Amino acid sequence: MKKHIAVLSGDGIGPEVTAQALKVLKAVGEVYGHEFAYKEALVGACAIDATGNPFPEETEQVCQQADAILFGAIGHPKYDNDPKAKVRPEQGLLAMRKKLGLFSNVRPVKSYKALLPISPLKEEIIDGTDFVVFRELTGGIYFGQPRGRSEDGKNAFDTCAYSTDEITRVSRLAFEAAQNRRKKVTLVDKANVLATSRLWRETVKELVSEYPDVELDFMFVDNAAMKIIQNPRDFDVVLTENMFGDIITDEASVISGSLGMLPSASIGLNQSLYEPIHGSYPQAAGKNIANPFGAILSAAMLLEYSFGMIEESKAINDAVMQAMDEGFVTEDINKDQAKGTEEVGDHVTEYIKQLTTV
Ligand SMILES: NC(=O)C1=CN([C@@H]2O[C@H](COP(=O)(O)OP(=O)(O)OC[C@H]3O[C@@H](n4cnc5c(N)ncnc54)[C@H](O)[C@@H]3O)[C@@H](O)[C@H]2O)C=CC1
Ligand SMILES: CC(C)CC(=O)C(=O)O
Ligand SMILES: [Mg+2]
Repeated sequence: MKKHIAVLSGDGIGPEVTAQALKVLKAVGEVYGHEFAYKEALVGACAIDATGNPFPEETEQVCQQADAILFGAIGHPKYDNDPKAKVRPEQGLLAMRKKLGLFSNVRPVKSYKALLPISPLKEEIIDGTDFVVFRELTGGIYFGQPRGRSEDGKNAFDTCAYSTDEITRVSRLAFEAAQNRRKKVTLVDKANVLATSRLWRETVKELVSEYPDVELDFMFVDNAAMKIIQNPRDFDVVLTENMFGDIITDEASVISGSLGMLPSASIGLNQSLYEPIHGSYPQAAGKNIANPFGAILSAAMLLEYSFGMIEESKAINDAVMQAMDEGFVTEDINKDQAKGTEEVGDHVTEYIKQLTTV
């Protein structure tokens, strides 16, 4: 049966890395005999330029009608450098997550054998790292009200708010994932200071009795930021709120080799979206230097999570590993012998295509 994929490439390097993921998906379709239909739509700065709205209604419809969504990145320096801008690309990203109910962002973090020798981190510390972060995605301080500035402009305020329902639904996904992994969940919070974090602890503690095979521990986020780099193998499933998850996963990406490496799945009530964890990296836009692995591995997650295509997803993961083994990596990974974004994407695509002949 034909599968409909909404493609929201966005801004900056978004279109370049998404193009590589699409090439790979098209090759998977050919090799495994799947019919994938793609529909593009605007989000972010490009959507503001075209319509004035960073998440236009038409884009929302395209997303709602699709079987899965592939997203690149949004953001543009003209907004980053204008604190008074009334409409911002990031509002499109947040509106998209909220309107589509994408409440759980799943971010796997792994070390790769081929990249260990060129890591800025010690090989013996990061080798064997394999954990996954469940980041709550539609609550917390990125969404809380009220927010804004005082009338005299001298005070600003944001609100961090969570309900037990919001905590419970993402926590259940984290516990279920742990049951299929090493059976350990670490709740990362700031319960020594924040009321929301204390609600997280209370709620998650109650829930764990339903998962007797899973061990639950707690860690303050400042400590976790340090331990993730010092002892990454200690982690299995990390469960955390929106902003903490955002920050610690950028940090954790160094273990994999680069921010450009990490894929993610944003799981929703009726819809799921797949996105590399990085932003629009505007300094690299149009230069053919961005790492496309995060986007390509996000396509692999799409096939597995939304379409149940386990073998196809594994083929993409194998292709990425092979590209790394053969040195087909961008300059963020190997400055001296870098390949271009396109070349890396082509290499992964060719690996998939030759699977027909096996
Ligand atoms: N999901 C999204 O669409 C996100 C959007 N943003 C937006 O992106 C824009 C730039 O934000 P930044 O803070 O600079 O974050 P960024 O993630 O775009 O880039 C930060 C740094 O990470 C590295 N990097 C990121 N992606 C890479 C890739 N594919 N290959 C190689 N290196 C890569 C580069 O060293 C870059 O300077 C802003 O407008 C921001 O609001 C930021 C984060 C997430
Ligand atoms: C606009 C930000 C919340 C995007 C971001 O940094 C992310 O989702 O990782
Ligand atoms: Mg982020």
